[in-house]
Amino acid sequence: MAPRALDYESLNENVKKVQYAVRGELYLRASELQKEGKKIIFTNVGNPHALGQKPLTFPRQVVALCQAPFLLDDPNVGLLFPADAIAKAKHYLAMTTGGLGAYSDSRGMPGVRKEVADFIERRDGYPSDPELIFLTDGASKGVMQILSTIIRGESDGVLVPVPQYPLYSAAISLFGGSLVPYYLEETENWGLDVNDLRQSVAQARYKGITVKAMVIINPGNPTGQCLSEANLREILRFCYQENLALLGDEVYQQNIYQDERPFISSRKVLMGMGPPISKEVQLVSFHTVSKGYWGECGQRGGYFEMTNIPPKTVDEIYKVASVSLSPNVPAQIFMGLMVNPLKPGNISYEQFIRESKGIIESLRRRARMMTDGFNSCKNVICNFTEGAMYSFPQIRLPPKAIEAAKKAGKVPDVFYCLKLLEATGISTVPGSGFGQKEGVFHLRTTILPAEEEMPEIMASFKKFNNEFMEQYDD
Ligand SMILES: Cc1ncc(COP(=O)(O)O)c(CN[C@@H]2CONC2=O)c1O
Repeated sequence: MAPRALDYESLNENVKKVQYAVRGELYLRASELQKEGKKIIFTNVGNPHALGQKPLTFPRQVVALCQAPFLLDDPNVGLLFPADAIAKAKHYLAMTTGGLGAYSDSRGMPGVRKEVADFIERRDGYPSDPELIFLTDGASKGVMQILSTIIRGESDGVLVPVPQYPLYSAAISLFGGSLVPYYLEETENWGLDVNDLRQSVAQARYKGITVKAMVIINPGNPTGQCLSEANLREILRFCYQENLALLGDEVYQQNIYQDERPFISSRKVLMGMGPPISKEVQLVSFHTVSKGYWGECGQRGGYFEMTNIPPKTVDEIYKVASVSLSPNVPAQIFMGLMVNPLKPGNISYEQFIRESKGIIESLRRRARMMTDGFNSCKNVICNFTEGAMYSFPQIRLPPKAIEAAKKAGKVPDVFYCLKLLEATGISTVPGSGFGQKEGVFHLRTTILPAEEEMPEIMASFKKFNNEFMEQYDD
């Protein structure tokens, strides 16, 4: 009998090419062990609330009222909800076309898109047009929509950093394009060299690939580096010279753990460069409510902002967005609250600042604890997590360990991470899931485990690693 539509052999080959290690072999094995009763510390995914982080109170109060507007008519509502939450709930309900159960415009509610534009203008000091801002179900959906718009076939290439967050490699595979790698330099604190970029583009073009766009992730995932203004100017000049669109993934812009390199948006740098570059380089910037001190991953709220994109292209993107009818409406309210936060004098302001500062300061301490913990271990070196929410230590595996991995049919860092998981319950993602230089191995963990548990986790890692190195050292 001929294979049926959804039999494996008759599936879209691009679907089969997709790899997404963040929820890959290690995660599946960890889930099995958890079912068998083993205590697992899921540090594989940047999912703060799953690791115990409490949601910010105010946004939840507002969205609760928006989800149950009948509460607003209850005479006792003021006993349970602060006046500014009640006011904000009415503010966002008025933006909807019939409450949270109604579809919104396919680009998102105009009122929230205006709040995003105002946020961008306050942050960067340059005007932003709400018509060029689309709200999406998490930044993931925005990234996929833009990549699917750019990629026509396998001769279209996208420059992606290595190590990279595998949403990019997965999406490029799914849409049948070509990933053109550019390597970040670990010894330069994961810096990038424009000469390497130029070389990568030249090699791709030599193979007949039309390199159309470049992805930057700033702050980096899994690498955690923050790009300086000078880096961004260099990258934008490079995109101008090589006629590349820039996709600026800035979902970790609130997650900054050092003072030397504060976050600066690609758009601010682009606007500051003046014409012709500021008028020519096409930029799409992405943001989300999943990260920062919000960590509202499950709400699925995000946006992308387009700069220097022709109106006809914007119309095409709108047309495709309309196929999915509406972005998640509750998440749009979370996005509005994130970009238009409480102000001094608001009743809930002090609590909001206390909660959000507390989260960021704790993440900063955990970033330092984790980096120092890894660097205290044998054959482990780790750059400091300047931003984002991951630690990406290099594990110098002895030849005998690499030999043992080969015998077990495993990639070396998968072998190491599986041993780590079995011994300690710490669930990580092997560096091979993000891409790395040949013969160099890493693992990625988040800096999200509770601060009070961090010393024990790092001690447990150190004990395992010492025993592992003892076993396999020459
Ligand atoms: C760089 C980057 N861009 C986009 C996203 C997607 O975010 P949304 O939730 O808005 O779709 C993530 C999520 N980070 C994944 C999820 O957790 N761990 C990770 O590496 C990310 O790390």
